[in-house]
Amino acid sequence: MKSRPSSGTSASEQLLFGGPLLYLNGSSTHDGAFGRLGLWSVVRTMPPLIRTTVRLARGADAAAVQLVAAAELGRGVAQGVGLVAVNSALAAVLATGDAAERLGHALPSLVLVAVTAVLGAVFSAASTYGAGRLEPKMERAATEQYLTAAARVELAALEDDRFRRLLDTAQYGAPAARRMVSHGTRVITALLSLATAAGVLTVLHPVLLPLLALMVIPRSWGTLVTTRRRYDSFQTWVQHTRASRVLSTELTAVEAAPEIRVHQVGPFLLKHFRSMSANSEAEQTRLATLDARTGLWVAVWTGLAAATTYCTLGALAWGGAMAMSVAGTAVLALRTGTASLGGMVQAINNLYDESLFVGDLDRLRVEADGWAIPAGGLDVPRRPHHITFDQVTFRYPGTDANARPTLDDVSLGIPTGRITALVGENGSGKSTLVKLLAGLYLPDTGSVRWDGIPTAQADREQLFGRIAMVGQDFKRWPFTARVNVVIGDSHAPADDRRLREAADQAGAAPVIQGLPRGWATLLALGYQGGHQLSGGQWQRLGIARSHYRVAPILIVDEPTAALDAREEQRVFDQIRERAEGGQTVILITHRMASVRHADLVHVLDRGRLVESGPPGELLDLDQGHFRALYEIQAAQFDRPAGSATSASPPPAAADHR
Ligand SMILES: Nc1ncnc2c1ncn2[C@@H]1O[C@H](COP(=O)(O)OP(=O)(O)OP(=O)(O)O)[C@@H](O)[C@H]1O
Repeated sequence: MKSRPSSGTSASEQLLFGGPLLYLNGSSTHDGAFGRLGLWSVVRTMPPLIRTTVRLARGADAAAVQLVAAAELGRGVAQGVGLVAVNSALAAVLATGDAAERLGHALPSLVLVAVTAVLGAVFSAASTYGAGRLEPKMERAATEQYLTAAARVELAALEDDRFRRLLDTAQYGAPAARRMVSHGTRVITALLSLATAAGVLTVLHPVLLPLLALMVIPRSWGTLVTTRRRYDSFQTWVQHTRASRVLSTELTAVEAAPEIRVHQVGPFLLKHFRSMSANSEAEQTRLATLDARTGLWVAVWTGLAAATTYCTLGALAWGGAMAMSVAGTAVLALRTGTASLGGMVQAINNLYDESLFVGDLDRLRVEADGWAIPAGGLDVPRRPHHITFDQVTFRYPGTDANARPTLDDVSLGIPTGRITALVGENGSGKSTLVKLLAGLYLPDTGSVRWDGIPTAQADREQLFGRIAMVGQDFKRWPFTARVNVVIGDSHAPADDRRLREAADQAGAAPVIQGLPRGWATLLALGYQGGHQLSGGQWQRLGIARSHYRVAPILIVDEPTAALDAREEQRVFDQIRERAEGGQTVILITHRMASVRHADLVHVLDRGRLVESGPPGELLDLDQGHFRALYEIQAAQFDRPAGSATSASPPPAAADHR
């Protein structure tokens, strides 16, 4: 596979992805923003971002923040006092007179130099300790802020493009907050060091400050040039790196493994991986060459600047315009001032890039307030008697306002203590209807009422507490089998008796017996002791979870899709028993034979309610939707021509005819 050595899309990417592999969510929009904006724009826009981070840090561990700030300040002061002490020690030593007498005069200053050196080390250690203590707490606080924001918003927020994008970028906020501590400390250290050196040099002689600038400029320029170049390259090449990563992820994924082997896809993917990597490596080599060249230029200019500086100092001291002691101290101050500068521009760059992600985290917090599920509301009865939909119209957030609504003027009733089945073709709105019933979405117009209380005004926590749900895509938690069931009622302490009962009712007991560690078996592949269940086994566990959760309303969406015929029958018998015990069951299923268990059937067609009634009555309707759907399935049970008996419908048909 020939790949183009340019920055464009390689032939492999063109073939595999149809072009460059760009993120939709813009999670890398901030990367390298410093290089894009330049130093001064960054310095101007940074203060609010830093304030956000400091607020986060103070919330995590205020004492540690104070410790780091005080230690850094102390270190700067110690450095400044140390330099002044060096100057007076040198002045005393280089003065005229008896050597012992000069040394005696220099002694207090020398002691001060030693004391400031020790203090500097102590402050440095204190700063390291404070930063080390702060970092994990800061990451934890930021992660908590992120997870809390994600968990407390309406479901609609998670489907809103803008909120979703913010959620994607803000996930980098927590590690960024952690890293900001060390970048921030490095910047403060460097700035204080530079300020101390500049202050001391200004006091010593007016010519010294320009000399410091002369030595500092080449290195700063070098770092800026390298950073900007790396940013430009990153923007172009990150997509290629991403494309290679997709290939390596796919090559090692468990789900892809059977097909990779049987269809022998491995060599094909490897060939393209190699081709994409070659492009990437060529770019890295180009960058390394340019960086080396810039480094050389910086070294030459820094060398010339240093030579000019030291020659000037020498000339001033030689000509008597500057005392030898001042020249000596100046050399030290210049070295101190320039030493930490190398990393400072880079640290500001990193600090800025990270602060943008922390800024996103803060924006997420504010946005989540707007999307939050309201706390409190009207009390929801413990055992509601009637749930009604009254002229409900609903469109999913972000869908075209002119398109047909997902639910269109739906009015229906759901009696309690009965089985109500929702029937309709794919996409007719059945799952959406139960999500509105459960208060996961609110109607655009009309109302869903529980004993007269609209879900929009109900206390949603109470509402959720009245529902047990087994969705089509119920959550398969990567936890133990036991937790996968008791998580149905995670507020209460786990109860073994209830667990066993729920498992028996759902037919999950034999599944558990077959697991290597029984209830303690981890249901996640890729981990030691992890075990994979079949679709039907998972479904039994999902049903057990809904039984474990004691709730007056049970919503089951295709509960038997992955179950064998015998198990399906058992599950419906259980559901029937539950309804007879007073539980309200809302059943969504495509298996018409299963609908005979229902007391009431609502038929949806493209978001509209088209029929309602007991299954027997609906089957008697000529040209009815329900009857048509039923007959399509019944026809599949027809025996082939020439068999002993004529066409026989599924059991439910026999019941109603
Ligand atoms: N989260 C969503 N955002 C936008 N549109 C959605 C969303 N979920 C479902 N839809 C759309 O709403 C319509 C109804 O979907 P719904 O899942 O309620 O149908 P259903 O009757 O349960 O279908 P199925 O029998 O296939 O499960 C479909 O056109 C679907 O594409």
